[in-house]
Amino acid sequence: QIPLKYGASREGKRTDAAMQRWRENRFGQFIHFGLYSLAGGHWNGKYVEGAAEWIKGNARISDEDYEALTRQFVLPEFDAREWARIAKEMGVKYSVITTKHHEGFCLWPSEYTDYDVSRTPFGRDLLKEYVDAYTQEGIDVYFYYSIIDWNHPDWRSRVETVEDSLAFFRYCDFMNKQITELMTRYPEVKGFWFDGTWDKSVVKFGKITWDIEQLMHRLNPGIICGSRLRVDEKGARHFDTNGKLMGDYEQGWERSLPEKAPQNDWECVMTIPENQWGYQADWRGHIKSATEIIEMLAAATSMNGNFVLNFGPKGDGSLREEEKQMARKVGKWMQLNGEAIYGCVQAPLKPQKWGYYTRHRDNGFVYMVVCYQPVSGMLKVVLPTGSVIENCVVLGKEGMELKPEKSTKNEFVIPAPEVKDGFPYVIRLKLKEGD
Ligand SMILES: C[C@@H]1N[C@@H](C#Cc2ccccc2)[C@H](O)[C@@H]1O
Repeated sequence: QIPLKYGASREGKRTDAAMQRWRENRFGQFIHFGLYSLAGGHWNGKYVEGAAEWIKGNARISDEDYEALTRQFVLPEFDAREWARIAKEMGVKYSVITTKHHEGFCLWPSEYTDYDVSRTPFGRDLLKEYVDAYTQEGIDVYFYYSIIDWNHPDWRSRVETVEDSLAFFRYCDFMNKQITELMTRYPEVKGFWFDGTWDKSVVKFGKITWDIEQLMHRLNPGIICGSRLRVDEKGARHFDTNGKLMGDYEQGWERSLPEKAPQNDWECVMTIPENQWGYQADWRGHIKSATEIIEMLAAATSMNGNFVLNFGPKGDGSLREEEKQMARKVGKWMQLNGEAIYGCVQAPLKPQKWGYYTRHRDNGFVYMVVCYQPVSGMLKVVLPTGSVIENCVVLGKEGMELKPEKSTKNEFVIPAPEVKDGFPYVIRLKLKEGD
């Protein structure tokens, strides 16, 4: 262990109610919305390769031409209540919105910059409408905030000269003011999702991330913040130089899931196409189905993790059809099977090939989320010695008990129900522990 001043500010999982609520939520929504949404991944009528929210660099757009997008920020179809209704329909319990992405444009009227909604034809406090609408639907709100700010004159991706460091520390002051502004104007915010901490300037001056963490805790001790914000004084990110997680949960699982359950709380954020967060009018490549998303959500829950699905609303403020379809299909599944996700954790059973076990924290049930129908027609379950299956039903068909058969030592097989709709199904087990 080497002495660190700006490493992990605490150790082990948080045990307070706010963090417990984050865990029980399990399923969240990401919203990527900004000036890039107007471009929709196209510039001068041409498709632009790369992530749509990075179009400024990908299409080599000048500051002046990009800033002109503010004049097109009209949002005739924007209705935060419709976004919130669809999020509710999908069954998410929390939502993370890009208050400011790398482009630097702010979705709220900030006192510290003109590069925000108040200087657009839309003119309204979009963030307030989002916070109110989602809170109204009972969905917790979280703020994404990019440390990188391509618009701000004092942002520096690297600090090499005295002038750089003076500018960079002016920028840090601006950032601290904006974070304070976000926490005081919108006290409903449950946590921050920081991004853009990979540039050399932040890695060189990790203390600025310690300062942000301290600032947030002063303003709201229960605030939740992942590991991506943090860099220690040696330049270590997410985990400090002594290997200790910085922040409240592992926030590195971007478009990926762990192979096995991490020791810490963790969250995966996922796109529907391969790598588009902001609105891309022309989705290309593999577009994940609702079935694939449900499997990822079950996999995350089975490993004590949260799963956040990204939506990139269109430049007119409406949601795209594919995402509304996704919300409907996933929401229908969650209506029937949500008890296998919300408030669930890893089950103490040997993983099997047919899918994922989860265990509900309170009701004692174990759930089998079946994603791979066995050719044998039999679902294998290995129980701790002496345990038996007291009750076994398919969610939605609780009246028709399934009859597990003991097949060998500690091993039972359950006749697999027929798959009708192309979605995973969930079997609920009541286990009776061995004496
Ligand atoms: C949550 C996701 N993180 C952002 C990124 C990135 C990125 C892209 C390439 C190299 C390093 C980092 C994406 O734009 C999106 O906001």
